[in-house]
Amino acid sequence: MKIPGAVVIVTGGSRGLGRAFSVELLKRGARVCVADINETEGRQTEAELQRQYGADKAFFVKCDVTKEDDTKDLWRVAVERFTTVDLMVNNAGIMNETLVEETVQINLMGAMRGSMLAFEHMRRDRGGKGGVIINVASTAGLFPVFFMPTYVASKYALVGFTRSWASNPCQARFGVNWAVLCPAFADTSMLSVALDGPDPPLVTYQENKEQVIATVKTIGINSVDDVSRAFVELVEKDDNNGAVVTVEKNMGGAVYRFVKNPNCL
Ligand SMILES: NC(=O)c1ccc[n+]([C@@H]2O[C@H](COP(=O)([O-])OP(=O)(O)OC[C@H]3O[C@@H](n4cnc5c(N)ncnc54)[C@H](O)[C@@H]3O)[C@@H](O)[C@H]2O)c1
Ligand SMILES: CCCCC[C@H](O)/C=C/C=C\C/C=C\C/C=C\CCCC(=O)O
Repeated sequence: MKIPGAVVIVTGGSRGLGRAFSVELLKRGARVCVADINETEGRQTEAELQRQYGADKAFFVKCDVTKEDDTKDLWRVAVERFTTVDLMVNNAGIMNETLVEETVQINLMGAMRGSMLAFEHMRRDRGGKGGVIINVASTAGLFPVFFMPTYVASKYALVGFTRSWASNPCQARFGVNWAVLCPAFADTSMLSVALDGPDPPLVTYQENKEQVIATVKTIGINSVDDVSRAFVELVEKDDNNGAVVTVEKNMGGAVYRFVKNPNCL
């Protein structure tokens, strides 16, 4: 899709990857609604984005993606402000293996709820203008990772959900493209919180510390810019329906796998 003039909602946009995606979209002429549960960081981000790109180009809405009412309010406010939404980026997420219910509620149900509201708004067969839904999963949504099975489950399910919608035979009639961005480790607070503490919230970390560290070293850590570049490329690609894009630092930089047929990886 063309980014200039597009209207975008980014969940989990107060910091980290979501904030970086918002900046890249604004730089290219989009208008962005940043949604996040963290109001303090959200307001700071809103002030910086408005200062840099204009007060009419970006705003923040406090939204907990696990709450249906918050998500509906987010859509109501975004449409009131910008009239329509062309791109929905379901990016909000957590990684903490001690928070099983929360992980599923945020990473999976939050993204599914955001996707369905976007789909209802965008689908052409019900009067919408079409659009794109990008769900931020992880390479942990494609391959097993022994030290974070709950996180992996939430991301596998999100990949399956997104690719299933992308493969719907009525997809052309709906006019909504579905894609998944799957970064490996990325340099944000999600990672630093896990890396910095003596006891990361991972499964059997103390027993398998060396293997965890070796895994991170082998795969490498993407910069936020690596992931943002892949994100922009995915958004700009016209035929992005069913695309699964991985970003892996030690695979020779960022690696983008665009999959045209959503039924095979
Ligand atoms: N950092 C990584 O290594 C990495 C790798 C692959 C995928 N991801 C995924 O990328 C996405 C962004 O992660 P990040 O690395 O920027 O992490 P981050 O912790 O820096 O940012 C996550 C954002 O989501 C928000 N959030 C959390 N719960 C929420 C809720 N209930 N409602 C609304 N917002 C909520 C947080 O407040 C925060 O602003 C996540 O889905 C994550 O799983 C991250
Ligand atoms: C292999 C898949 C990579 C997916 C990354 C995923 O989406 C997000 C991960 C978030 C947090 C990091 C998880 C584990 C690493 C944590 C600790 C390693 C400890 C290293 C050390 O003690 O030095």
